Amino acid sequence: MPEIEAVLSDIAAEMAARADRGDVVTYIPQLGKVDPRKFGLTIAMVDGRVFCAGDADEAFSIQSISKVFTLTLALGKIGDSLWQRVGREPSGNPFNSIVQLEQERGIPRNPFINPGAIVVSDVLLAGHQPREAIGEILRFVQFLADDETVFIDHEVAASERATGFRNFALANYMRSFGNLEHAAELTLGVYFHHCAIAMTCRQLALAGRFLACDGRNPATGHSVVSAERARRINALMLTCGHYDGSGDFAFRVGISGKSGVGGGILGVVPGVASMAVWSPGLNAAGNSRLGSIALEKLAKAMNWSIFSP
Ligand SMILES: NC(=O)CC[C@H](N)C(=O)O
Repeated sequence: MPEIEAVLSDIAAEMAARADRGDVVTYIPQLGKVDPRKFGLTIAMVDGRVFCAGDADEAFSIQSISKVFTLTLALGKIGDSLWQRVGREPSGNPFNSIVQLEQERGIPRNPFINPGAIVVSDVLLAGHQPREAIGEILRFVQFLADDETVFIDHEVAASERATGFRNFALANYMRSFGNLEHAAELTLGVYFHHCAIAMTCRQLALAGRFLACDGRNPATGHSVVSAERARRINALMLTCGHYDGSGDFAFRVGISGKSGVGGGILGVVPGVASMAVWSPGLNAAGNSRLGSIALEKLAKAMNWSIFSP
């Protein structure tokens, strides 16, 4: 097995030198201001060792990666009844697509595309004011990362609300099928704010540890979710975590992963490590271009694909 430090620094040096960095997202105007030259990578091994490279301690907008954490909370709140309102199949469509919602009667394909995550936000809102639900999500992520400096970037949330016409359309459309309990404005208030959580690669990799450790936080030994639930969340990340790029990510990288349009990816290799990578430029499917390439190189060098013995 090669030395992980050497692999990490080789990858970071190669990524820093690359010109083909993809395009930073502009439909959320605040995210369009991020410097595309940024690159960070953190690996949190299940034995407690943590390795970082590049801009691993700079906070970025985790966007859809937050959907892993809200799904975890919603399953804790209502258990498997969640699956009556959200499916578990890859969509084969972009994250903000509306076409399947008409054919499938307002039930989104999975909890990681926008409509699925909006339903999850609606579940977390039940019995709360939006502010309370947002606070609960933030505290959960801080708890997982064991770091109270994780914060919500309110400028990003406001920027997304101001231009979130598609998400309003998705929410209202699902409400017409009876699959949204609250007004779109309220549910999306929760959704926009959890997407606007800002974290560093280090914090994100640490927050994902429970998924690599049968649902336990290896630092404290405390159980976050059952081993079965951790396995299932990993399965959904593998099959749906990169939208219509999920098949290609599984093919090339071979680990569970969840991406966000801020350019981050959370990766999980059960029993081995959780990891976070950040490079703001995206590929055509809306996933970090260099982030995917970096994880492909890392998984190959370390023989971490979950499909090899
Ligand atoms: N893929 C993403 O990260 C999308 C999340 C973003 N907040 C949106 O709703 O469009």
